[in-house]
Amino acid sequence: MLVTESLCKSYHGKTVVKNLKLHIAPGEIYGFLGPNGAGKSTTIGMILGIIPATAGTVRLFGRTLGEDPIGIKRRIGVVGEVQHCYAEMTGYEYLSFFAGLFGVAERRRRIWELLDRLGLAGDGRLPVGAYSQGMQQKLGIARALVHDPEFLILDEPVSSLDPQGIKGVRDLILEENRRGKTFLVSSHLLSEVEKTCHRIGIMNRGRLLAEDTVDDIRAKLCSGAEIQVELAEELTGIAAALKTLPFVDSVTANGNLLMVGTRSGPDFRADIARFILDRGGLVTRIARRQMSLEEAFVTITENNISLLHDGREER
Ligand SMILES: Nc1ncnc2c1ncn2[C@@H]1O[C@H](COP(=O)(O)OP(=O)(O)OP(=O)(O)O)[C@@H](O)[C@H]1O
Repeated sequence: MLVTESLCKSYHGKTVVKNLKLHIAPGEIYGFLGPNGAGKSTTIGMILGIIPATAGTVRLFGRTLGEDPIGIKRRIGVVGEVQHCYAEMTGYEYLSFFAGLFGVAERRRRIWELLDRLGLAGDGRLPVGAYSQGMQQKLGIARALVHDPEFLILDEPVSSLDPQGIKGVRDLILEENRRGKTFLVSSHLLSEVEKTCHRIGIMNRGRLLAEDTVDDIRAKLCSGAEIQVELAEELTGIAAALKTLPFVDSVTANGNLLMVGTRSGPDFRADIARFILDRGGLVTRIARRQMSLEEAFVTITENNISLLHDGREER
């Protein structure tokens, strides 16, 4: 769907995107993450041909924009960081304008359906100038979808939305993905990314430092998980016994509470509970704690750790 090779961008001698290699397969929801100034919007600008690349190539559907600009643009939908809405048009007229450009069939039905799905049906006859920022962002998403594109590129699509709006856009992304659409979504909202994205790429200072599923990134950063066990009562010798298990790295005991560090692999909660039960203990609560995406993101970007190359990038 999208392939970039050795993509670079420099401004006045300063490189802000360095040798970027992205590969997004059809049907994926790809989360594009990075701290402020990492180079995400610049990359998206280069993918869309809005920002000229200093070096490298971008291929969408196997072709460069230069080879087939109109064909490619018909097959993608874009929501930019800033919405450029025409204040005097109504929401309906705004979408109708873009639907007209793309020759959308059954334009009226399609537009009202999208307005409805984004919770804007009651506002379709209002001028866009009277829309709040969040409403304008939703309208931008409707515009990106109006011609039913195969690939959607969304730069911070929910930054102005309230919790209901965020959930609505999440459901929309998941539903459109089930219908076969591919997504590249740049976002700082890591809880949303964790709920929607199949794979993520983490950029920092212009370089891609990690690219994988959230689970695999977690596993690469921190092998294993921490399992917290609460026993009905203290069980003498259990910490030392647990340490003999091949998948246990560490055990700390504090009265009836145990903290068991396990190696990477499957969820070992059932094995641990059975082991304790066999030794006469009663487990009243057992919970597995994994590194959150936020913790992984902060660890990677603050320390500039590369999970793609060997170790740490230059600081
Ligand atoms: N037109 C420009 N001229 C000079 N430098 C620029 C220009 N546009 C972007 N930059 C620089 O490129 C770097 C990457 O910016 P970019 O907007 O791509 O980051 P981002 O990851 O999208 O950040 P954010 O999360 O804040 O939107 C920043 O250091 C920025 O200052």
